[in-house]
Amino acid sequence: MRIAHEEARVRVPATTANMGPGFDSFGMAFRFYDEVSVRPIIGVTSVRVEGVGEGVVPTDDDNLVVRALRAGLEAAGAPQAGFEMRCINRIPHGGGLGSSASAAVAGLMLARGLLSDPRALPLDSVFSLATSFEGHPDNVAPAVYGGATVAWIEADGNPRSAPMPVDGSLPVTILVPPPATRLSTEEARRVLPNSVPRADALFNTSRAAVLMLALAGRPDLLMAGTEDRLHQEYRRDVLPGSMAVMDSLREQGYPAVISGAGPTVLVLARLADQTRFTLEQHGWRVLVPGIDTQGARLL
Ligand SMILES: Nc1ncnc2c1ncn2[C@@H]1O[C@H](COP(=O)(O)OP(=O)(O)O)[C@@H](O)[C@H]1O
Ligand SMILES: N[C@@H](CCOP(=O)(O)O)C(=O)O
Repeated sequence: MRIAHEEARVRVPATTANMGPGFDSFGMAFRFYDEVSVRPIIGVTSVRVEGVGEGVVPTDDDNLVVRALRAGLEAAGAPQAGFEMRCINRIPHGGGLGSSASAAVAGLMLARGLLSDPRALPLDSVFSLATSFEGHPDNVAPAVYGGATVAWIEADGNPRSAPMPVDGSLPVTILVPPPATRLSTEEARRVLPNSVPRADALFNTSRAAVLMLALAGRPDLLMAGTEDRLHQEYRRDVLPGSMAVMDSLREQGYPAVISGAGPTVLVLARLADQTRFTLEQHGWRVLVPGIDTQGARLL
């Protein structure tokens, strides 16, 4: 296998994970993208970052996208090179919209785009490599395949995923709090207990099944289908502002959940203008991106 193209470009969607009861398994992709281009060069790797992470993320071989690209080339049996990369980043880092999963998927897709034969790195390998790289198949699956997905780990340790049917008219609103409240996924996982009461496990099992029905076209089930007892409450102390917004929205009848490990809040509904205005007055970004159905795409 060899690098056969002078340039590759990719766009990868932001994703939400959990969606309330589907902890570590449910995910969905949004029409809100990072875009990355890369050129193989003779020389030292350099990364130009525009937007989110500019001046913060590494601009050399330590960059997550470059590391994933190298892992993809290695998996396909292709030689390494130096790289000139340009990242246009929109997905907030540590925001609960799967930025690290999208970055890993971007690098692997770029490897696919540079190869003489992309079949050497099939999409399913992009999914499993990105999962081993980043650790969250619930974000990686929608980033790779688009739409809503359920992901799980097989007994042999391999990640799997399958699409979940979603009513195309389902409205989604994403509430991104001010940047000062960013929270790394690692930190948000440290506060989770190792075991949970059986009643709570049963509660989430039923709610996850209800959410599947709700997504597929039963909006009357969205409130019940977005209840959770496995992660959100345990994270309250590290997500006080987001939990308060989620609680308030739910009291008003909106099916609101914490997106991924937070602090972004996901609402499976359209907000009333006044509610939107109030959030914006408090520094929240209110996005209505729509559901991405294509997943990561080479451009
Ligand atoms: N586009 C990117 N380029 C380089 N590094 C990134 C990129 N996106 C995410 N990362 C890395 O991943 C970290 C955020 O990952 P994480 O804590 O899992 O939050 P989330 O995935 O919810 O945004 C960032 O602080 C950064 O180190
Ligand atoms: N299931 C994970 C999802 C993490 O998503 P992220 O977008 O916050 O990285 C969790 O809840 O920890």
